[in-house]
Amino acid sequence: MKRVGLIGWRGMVGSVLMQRMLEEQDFDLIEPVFFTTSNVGGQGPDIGKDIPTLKDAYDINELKNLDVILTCQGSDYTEAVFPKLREAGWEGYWIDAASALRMKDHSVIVLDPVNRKGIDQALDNGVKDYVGGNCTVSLMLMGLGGLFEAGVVEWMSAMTYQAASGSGAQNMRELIRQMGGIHDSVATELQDPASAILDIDRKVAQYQRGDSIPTDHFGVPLAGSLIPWIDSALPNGQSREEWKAQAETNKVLGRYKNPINIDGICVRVGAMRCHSQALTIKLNKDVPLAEIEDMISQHNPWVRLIPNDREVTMRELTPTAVTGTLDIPVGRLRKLNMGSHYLGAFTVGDQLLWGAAEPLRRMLRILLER
Ligand SMILES: NC(=O)C1=CN([C@@H]2O[C@H](COP(=O)(O)OP(=O)(O)OC[C@H]3O[C@@H](n4cnc5c(N)ncnc54)[C@H](OP(=O)(O)O)[C@@H]3O)[C@@H](O)[C@H]2O)C=CC1
Ligand SMILES: N[C@@H](CC(=O)OP(=O)(O)O)C(=O)O
Repeated sequence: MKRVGLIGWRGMVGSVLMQRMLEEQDFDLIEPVFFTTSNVGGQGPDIGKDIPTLKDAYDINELKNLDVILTCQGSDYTEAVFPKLREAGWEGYWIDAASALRMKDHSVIVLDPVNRKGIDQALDNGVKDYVGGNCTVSLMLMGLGGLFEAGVVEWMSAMTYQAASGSGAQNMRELIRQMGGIHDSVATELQDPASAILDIDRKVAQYQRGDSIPTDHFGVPLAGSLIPWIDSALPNGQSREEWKAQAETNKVLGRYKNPINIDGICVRVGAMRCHSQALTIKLNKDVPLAEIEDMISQHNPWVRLIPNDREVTMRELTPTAVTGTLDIPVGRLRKLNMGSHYLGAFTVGDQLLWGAAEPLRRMLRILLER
């Protein structure tokens, strides 16, 4: 049985990973060793079998005894530990949720429903470092993988609506506190059906612009608003989140020459943990809509075509419908006014499942099943 070190298991991504590993009975197949950066000697999670107490996640000698390390601890941890571990001669498999190693030549971005062949090839070639993709990129590729596989995408623009969870657990809490604060600021007026809506609106704006709304984590109000910037700034005017779309998509697809151009604007909205994306796709030929639907729906078992119908769309193509599931609905599919080569689409996905934990869990399974 492989000794698998689990780091970052109690964080937000790590907790979703633990939940999925329990559901899929992955712990039956491994000897798990749990690590911590804050509670050495403490108790690990309840996984239905005896496990040693928590070990120090910075102890290189302890980490060196593992066959596989699966970390959701973040880029700072990866940068602090990964080079030391390799320098110390460790030759095990490193599976990581953080972005630090994603674009390195020695790593593969894992999303096996899209790039299983590339993963197998890398394993055959002795590659040891496997990194989960950016949530937005992974969710887009799970939805539109069929179009990329068929080679019909000339370029794409992705306009995103990203959930609070992408910023972390504290941000999710802050969003809810902001929502509660907004409600409280007009609770009396809401009780009175005769109160003037413009008074309510003015009071809400006053609260949002005032000092009492909690903004320690987002820096500004997100509830009842949005933030059209995610991650750091790049010199070309893109945000780093926007940059990842083209860079990571082409790496996952193995397109090192002739990359597909992908760009857009990434926006944080007040959803909890589902990212949504409005996509404009320039096709390289006039593919009939029925064929496009087949390409998309037959690509993987999780993608689900939503008919371009108002009722079904409102019910099924939303963060509320998708949250906590592995479903990847794709809808609003239609040819745009610009011409028959231009396709519009909308997709939603849980950014903690297919966007973060699930590709890592499946990579571990791939290793175990070899
Ligand atoms: N959030 C996201 O959407 C995505 C995140 N990622 C990557 O995964 C990394 C981890 O993200 P995320 O899971 O959001 O980070 P969290 O902040 O939820 O967890 C990271 C670590 O913080 C420590 N921690 C401190 N206080 C607490 C607490 N009260 N509850 C739980 N953990 C606590 C834990 O380490 P310890 O147990 O050692 O104290 C935990 O492993 C990110 O840095 C990013 O690189 C990747 C894709 C998406
Ligand atoms: N940046 C993503 C979340 C994330 O952690 O991305 P990455 O793994 O690429 O750093 C978001 O805010 O929605």
